[in-house]
Amino acid sequence: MPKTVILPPRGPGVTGHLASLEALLREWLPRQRWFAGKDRPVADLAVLSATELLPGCLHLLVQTGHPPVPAPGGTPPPGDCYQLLLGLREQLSPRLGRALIGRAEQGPHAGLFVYDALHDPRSAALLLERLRQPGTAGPLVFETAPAARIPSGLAPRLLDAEQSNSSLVYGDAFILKVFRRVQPGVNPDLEVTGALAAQGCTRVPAPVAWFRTTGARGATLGVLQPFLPAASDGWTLALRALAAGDDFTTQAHQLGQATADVHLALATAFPSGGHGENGVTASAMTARLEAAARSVPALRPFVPGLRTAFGALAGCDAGPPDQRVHGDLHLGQVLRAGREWFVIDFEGEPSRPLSERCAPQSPVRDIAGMLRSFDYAARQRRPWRPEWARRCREAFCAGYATRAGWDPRKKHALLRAHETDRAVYEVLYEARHRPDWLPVPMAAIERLAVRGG
Ligand SMILES: Nc1ncnc2c1ncn2[C@@H]1O[C@H](COP(=O)(O)OP(=O)(O)O)[C@@H](O)[C@H]1O
Ligand SMILES: O=P(O)(O)O[C@H]1O[C@H](CO)[C@@H](O[C@H]2O[C@H](CO)[C@@H](O)[C@H](O)[C@H]2O)[C@H](O)[C@H]1O
Repeated sequence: MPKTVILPPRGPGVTGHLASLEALLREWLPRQRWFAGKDRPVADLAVLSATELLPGCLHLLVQTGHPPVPAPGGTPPPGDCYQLLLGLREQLSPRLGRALIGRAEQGPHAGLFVYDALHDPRSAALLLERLRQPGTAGPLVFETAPAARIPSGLAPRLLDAEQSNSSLVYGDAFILKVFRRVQPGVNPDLEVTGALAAQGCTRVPAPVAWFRTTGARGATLGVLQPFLPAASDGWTLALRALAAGDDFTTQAHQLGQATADVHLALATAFPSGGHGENGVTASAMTARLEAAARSVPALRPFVPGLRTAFGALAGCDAGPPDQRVHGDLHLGQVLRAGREWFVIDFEGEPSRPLSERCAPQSPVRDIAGMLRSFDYAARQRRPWRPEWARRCREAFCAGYATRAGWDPRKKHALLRAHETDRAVYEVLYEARHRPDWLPVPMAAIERLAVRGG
């Protein structure tokens, strides 16, 4: 694999030979929760850039390479670029034990413990300091919003959440999302939150500071936002309600309203207009279904039944106009503080290409995502609570209708197609990341394929 090492000016020999680090990372990276290439073994890993943020703390961008697919003339699937913050120490205290990556064997790091420095309060504090003082460090650029006020000395803690990225909370005042898989261009989580803040939309925490790589298509590396300290995410609240046997329809109704508010703000912030061609959307959904069935054999018997949902979409009237959407809306992406819902994480479905995630789409896509999430929650209890999910789904749609001016329940074919497409995505997601959870979306697949809804 061609190797472009962009090294900033630095002290003698500190980041010299990276081969020993590459060998350690090749083993460690695929085991991380946020590693996106779980379906492809890592054959190769190369450091693209290494920036010394302070002695013993390296910021790395690494590129993975994969073996060719085992087919005649098979080409390697594309690799990905990941962001890492590495600590290098002679001694590792027990509290950093779970952050250990390994021990470097050669080069200037020989004998040093190498660890994920996001777990290290010293490195985490340094990142915030860099964000407080905009400027560059080698290939990295740190920037702040015009009115940003970020105090110094806020105590950091790494969030212990099931995440696609890694997040640091500072003094319960700010949260910094450090993107793990990075792509050229502005990350939608910065682009969208910034545009919504400019619209005056209060349902989304506004970006306060961020960092990126230099260059015209610099990749966003991290975003700092206000932390909502007293908030609980929708998934936790839904499971709590289920465990207590409580009704969740009031919350679901308000969540429907909040979703519509965000959709209206998105439509204003990103004017796109026009309706997507249902036939084109249906073809894309069918192609995704076929690709997913190639990867997950359990899906195959249901393919003909599921196709009927996409066929029905192709033949139905246009729904609401396409617009910028959230793209991966579920109960874990909404936070409730007091009586208000907030929406976070506008990255879209992480496995989709960036261009696709930023393209205008039907708002029904997000509605379907949340409806699926009520089903996921209800299936966490035994016996399964379909009535609970059904009531939440009704309440969510009713709440959405009060704000949006149209009722998702009256768009049956559109909703069924998007729910099917979302369930197919979830099957692929669970097969790759959490095989134990596969029965949850598979139950929906069966329902949608056999009973049609
Ligand atoms: N502004 C915020 N205030 C409070 N908690 C937050 C905030 N933003 C994110 N979180 C918490 O961090 C978790 C991960 O954030 P998220 O943006 O979904 O990361 P990822 O893209 O890595 O999945 C969320 O589930 C939520 O609990
Ligand atoms: O990491 P993200 O939050 O961006 O989203 C990915 O992971 C989610 C799981 O953490 C996954 O969501 C699925 O599981 C949820 C319960 O854990 C459930 O509420 C969602 O409805 C279901 O889709 C999401 O699909 C994936 O993109």
